[in-house]
Amino acid sequence: MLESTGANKIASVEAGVGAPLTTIGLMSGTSLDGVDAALITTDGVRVLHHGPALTIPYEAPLRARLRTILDRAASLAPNDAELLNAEDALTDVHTQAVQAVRAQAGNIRVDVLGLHGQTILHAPGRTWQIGNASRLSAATDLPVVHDFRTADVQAGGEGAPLAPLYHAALLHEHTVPVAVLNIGGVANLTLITRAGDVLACDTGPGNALLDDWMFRHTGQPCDFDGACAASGTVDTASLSALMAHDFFRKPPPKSLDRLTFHQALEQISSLSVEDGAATLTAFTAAAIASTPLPEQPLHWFICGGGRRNPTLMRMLAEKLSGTVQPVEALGWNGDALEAECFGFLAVRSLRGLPLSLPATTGVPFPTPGGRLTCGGINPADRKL
Ligand SMILES: Nc1ncnc2c1ncn2[C@@H]1O[C@H](COP(=O)(O)OP(=O)(O)OP(=O)(O)O)[C@@H](O)[C@H]1O
Ligand SMILES: CC(=O)N[C@H]1[C@@H]2OC[C@@H](O2)[C@@H](O)[C@@H]1O[C@H](C)C(=O)O
Repeated sequence: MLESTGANKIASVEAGVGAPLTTIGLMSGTSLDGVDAALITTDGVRVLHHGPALTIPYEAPLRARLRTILDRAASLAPNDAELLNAEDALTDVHTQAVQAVRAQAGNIRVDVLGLHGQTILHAPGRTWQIGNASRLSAATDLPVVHDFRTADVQAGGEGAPLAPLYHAALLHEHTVPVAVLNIGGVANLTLITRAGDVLACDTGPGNALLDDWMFRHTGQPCDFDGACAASGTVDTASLSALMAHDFFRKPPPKSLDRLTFHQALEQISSLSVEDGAATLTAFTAAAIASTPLPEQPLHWFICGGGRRNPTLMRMLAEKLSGTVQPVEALGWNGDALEAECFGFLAVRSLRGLPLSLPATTGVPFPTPGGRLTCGGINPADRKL
């Protein structure tokens, strides 16, 4: 069960931390679909302005290179030539994304970038995101905050999820208990309790397993609009076997690697493509609904690509108590939220504010994080 203590609150102690900064956050998620970029203005506590947001999809060859690296990450040396070449190509997509957002924003002044990078490995005690902050800083002439997860891991936390403090900042006036559920490659949730504590964890698979299943059987990158799953039947025996995974016996906070459930595809290999899609969709929903929470949210707001899958949304609405709606019901952009989050966390990092709390990552105390790279820029000139 997630615990609730004073260390898990954020809002009241941080008011008036400094002048607002304009930041572009950059996120390349576990779905390996591309780089999301979003501009916001924030003081690291509240968001004062949401600017343009966009995605630059990976070209198929880069996606394939990243997938190979991800599959080999546990045995890769940090100076592996293929890894470094792919990292440069990945960084250049980030540069394009920054340039495109700046152009859409009318080339207003940007103070800092928040570079999450592409996670290629996430295991207890070790988290690895690639993306070259110096190269990005030099190409954009902007300071870059990056390496957001290491400090948390070094302090004994899971290193993920990090979006909860951003969700909490956006929800500060909302009726509680309320949850934000991100269904990306992996799924993670944030709960704000009646007492205002911020609790979080990864819940299990998001879309990544279903994407892999569809690609393997149909060559399509995902189950578009949940159509394949809608025409299949959930295999309850397979679903029970999938839910027997050790991850579901661990109490939150807890986090996942994209490959944690990779055996699932073999476990359901005898099913038809439709029944397999239905079963994997039900797996994502069941994993979310079985997460032990101290309070049941009155409202669930869904972000990430999973909210575009009506079959998954229907299964969630059947399993969860409380309303289930896309975050657009709050006026948020559910495709940009994670990118915005890493802009927000970049500003928090510059100000020494925590990025994680005991009940969001299991870290023993509220923990700041991130590193600043200026690629030749004198930070004193930037008045950060
Ligand atoms: N129309 C759609 N129908 C069904 N699924 C969709 C649709 N659009 C997007 N998706 C799913 O959303 C996924 C992308 O989600 P998202 O961009 O949130 O992932 P991510 O940011 O890479 O993940 P993470 O949050 O794990 O880092 C796609 O891979 C696909 O499975
Ligand atoms: C290690 C890593 O990159 N984790 C991602 C992944 O994608 C979703 C889920 O697993 C979450 O834990 C996290 O991303 C979001 C942005 C987070 O840190 O909140």
